[in-house]
Amino acid sequence: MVFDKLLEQAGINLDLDGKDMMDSEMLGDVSDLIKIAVIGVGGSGNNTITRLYDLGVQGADLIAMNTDAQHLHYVKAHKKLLLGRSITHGKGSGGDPRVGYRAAEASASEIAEVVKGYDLIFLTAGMGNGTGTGATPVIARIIKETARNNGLPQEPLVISVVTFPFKMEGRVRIEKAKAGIEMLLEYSDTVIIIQNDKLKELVPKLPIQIAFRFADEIIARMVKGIVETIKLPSMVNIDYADIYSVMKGGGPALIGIGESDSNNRAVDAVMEALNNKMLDVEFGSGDKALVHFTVGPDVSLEEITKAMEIVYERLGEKSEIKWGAMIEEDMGKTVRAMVIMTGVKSPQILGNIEPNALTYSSSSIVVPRSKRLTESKVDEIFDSIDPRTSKLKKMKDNSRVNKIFRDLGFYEL
Ligand SMILES: Nc1nc2c(ncn2[C@@H]2O[C@H](COP(=O)(O)OP(=O)(O)OP(=O)(O)O)[C@@H](O)[C@H]2O)c(=O)[nH]1
Repeated sequence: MVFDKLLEQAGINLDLDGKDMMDSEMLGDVSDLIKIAVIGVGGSGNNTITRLYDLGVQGADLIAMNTDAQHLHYVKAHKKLLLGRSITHGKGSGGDPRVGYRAAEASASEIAEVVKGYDLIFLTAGMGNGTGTGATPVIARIIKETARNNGLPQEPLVISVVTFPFKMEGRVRIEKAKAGIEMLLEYSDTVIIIQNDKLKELVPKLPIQIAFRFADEIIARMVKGIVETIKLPSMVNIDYADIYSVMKGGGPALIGIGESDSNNRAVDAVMEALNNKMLDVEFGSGDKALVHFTVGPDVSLEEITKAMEIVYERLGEKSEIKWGAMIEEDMGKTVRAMVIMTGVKSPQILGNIEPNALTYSSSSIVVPRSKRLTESKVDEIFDSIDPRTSKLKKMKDNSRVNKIFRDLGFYEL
């Protein structure tokens, strides 16, 4: 199946002569109570920010952070922050997550200043290289610490949305990505992982560079959809409390997407999302899900509620499901459904808690460490790779992230 609308909206045409078809929109001035930011970290994260900027997301500040000054210069964002100026001199991390980590640590006070006061922060990055992998977990931790230091009654929700490298990018990148995700799980409430290889299964024949753009589009559309369904009057609103209850302590999460313009389009789109290879996990009684529909103006609420009945049937009565729908003029007759499944089962995450209820998430809530990791700990975590010697030490089989990945059905190398 091909995601015609999503590809079209991304300006991707499989004849590969496509160019961006979306015009920039002026960002609306939304002054609601809930403050939302999207922070893109590293080259890939920055590209997603530019895409969001071009799409125009109403109700969120778009922030780019990078160790690479040149790349940062070209990003379109409301705020930009060069990480670790004194360490990398704006020249990037050289593919070393330890440098990314230290660069973010060196910029901790500037990061704290930028992230202050938000209620919901999306962090987005490509895992597998230096900056996104190393710096994003530090930024997540600083967000939590800043809120705590400022005595906020409720800490901000941190949702990380990251890509996992293509197999063809090689084992070194994959090990780096795993280490980054392991660290991110410590400090984020939910880590939504998009496997690049699954994108290729979704839309075969995508060359790698185009697949990156497709990933950017999926992340940008997902974030835009969620933000605007919270911030703007929508067909069916999702409020912050809904997002909070699904995403707080959600752990590793996966996303499935589906599109349809058939006679039974809403049901078909959601079925496709649920059956999506990107969301290839067993559904059980303890799952939580966020379902988001983007629809054209002629789609009725009845169509969507019928589709939601299917979701409830599939995910079971005990699942906690929140959903929303918003109209986008240029969707035409197409309905797009995105299902984000949090609380994906992992024995390691569950620990000793009964695996039958939503309760486990509260114990897996990431309590940010108040202390920085020691230099040697950072080395230990990211030591699987040393770009200077290209030495690779595979992560231990029983590491938390390896267990999670087995549960999620990620490929083994
Ligand atoms: N979605 C998306 N992913 C990308 C893009 N470019 C690279 N990637 C993926 O993201 C991973 C990290 O790449 P980058 O974001 O370029 O690296 P970085 O975090 O800036 O790190 P350094 O360049 O080493 O400082 C790669 O291994 C790819 O899997 C892109 O434009 N979009």
